[in-house]
Amino acid sequence: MVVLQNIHKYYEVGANKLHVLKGLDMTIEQGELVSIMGSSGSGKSTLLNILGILDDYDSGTYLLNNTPMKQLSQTKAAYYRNQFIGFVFQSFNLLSFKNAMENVALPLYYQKVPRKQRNKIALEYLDRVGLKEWAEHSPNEMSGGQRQRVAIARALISKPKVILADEPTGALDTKTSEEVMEIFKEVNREEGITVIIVTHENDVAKQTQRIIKLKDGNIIS
Ligand SMILES: Nc1ncnc2c1ncn2[C@@H]1O[C@H](COP(=O)(O)OP(=O)(O)OP(=O)(O)O)[C@@H](O)[C@H]1O
Repeated sequence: MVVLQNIHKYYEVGANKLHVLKGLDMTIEQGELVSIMGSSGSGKSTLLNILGILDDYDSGTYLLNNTPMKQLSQTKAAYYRNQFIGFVFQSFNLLSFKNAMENVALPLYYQKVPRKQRNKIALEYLDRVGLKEWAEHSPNEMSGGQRQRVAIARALISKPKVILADEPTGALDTKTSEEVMEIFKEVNREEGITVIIVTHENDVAKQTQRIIKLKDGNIIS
């Protein structure tokens, strides 16, 4: 599903080039639940941005579902993102002026699905994460764990093959983190969605099938 071969990534910093990913190799099969760990600055966000086709890389190969993701036009990149990837962020990234159902329905709004139909589907996904009764509530009225579940429902509504989660439990207490991890495990187990979680929390990583450890732009284990 996700294959990285000899990936190099540099950032231009003034007149200098910062070598951030140094020949990274990684394969993640469809249906895996993995975590990516590493100290601050080891390149986790850089890697996640490449995996999410939000940023390009300088050399190497990234195959997503057997298709190379190098030098795509904006349109093509958006197409592959919508087709394959769901994003979940530490800060939830929900719109406070829209209720939970409308937040979940947002990807379908961009796909021009009519309002009635997209709201009906959004309710099904809210139900999937145990929040059907909260459909009419603003994210402002919800707990951190509930907000993250809304964000997961929003990621699921486009039927992604892969979910990329950047510190999804970073803003949550232990108990709420566990609830959120349960949802990830469930969608992974029941729907075969590949889940890739960047985390610095051992308790979170331990619940995944495989921990990928990054150090100085390379995988060390
Ligand atoms: N847009 C950028 N321009 C220049 N340098 C960058 C840019 N983004 C990241 N870097 C540098 O690249 C290196 C890797 O950063 P990255 O954010 O990928 O690490 P990280 O493992 O996600 O760290 P953290 O856990 O702190 O988020 C760091 O030295 C960082 O300063």
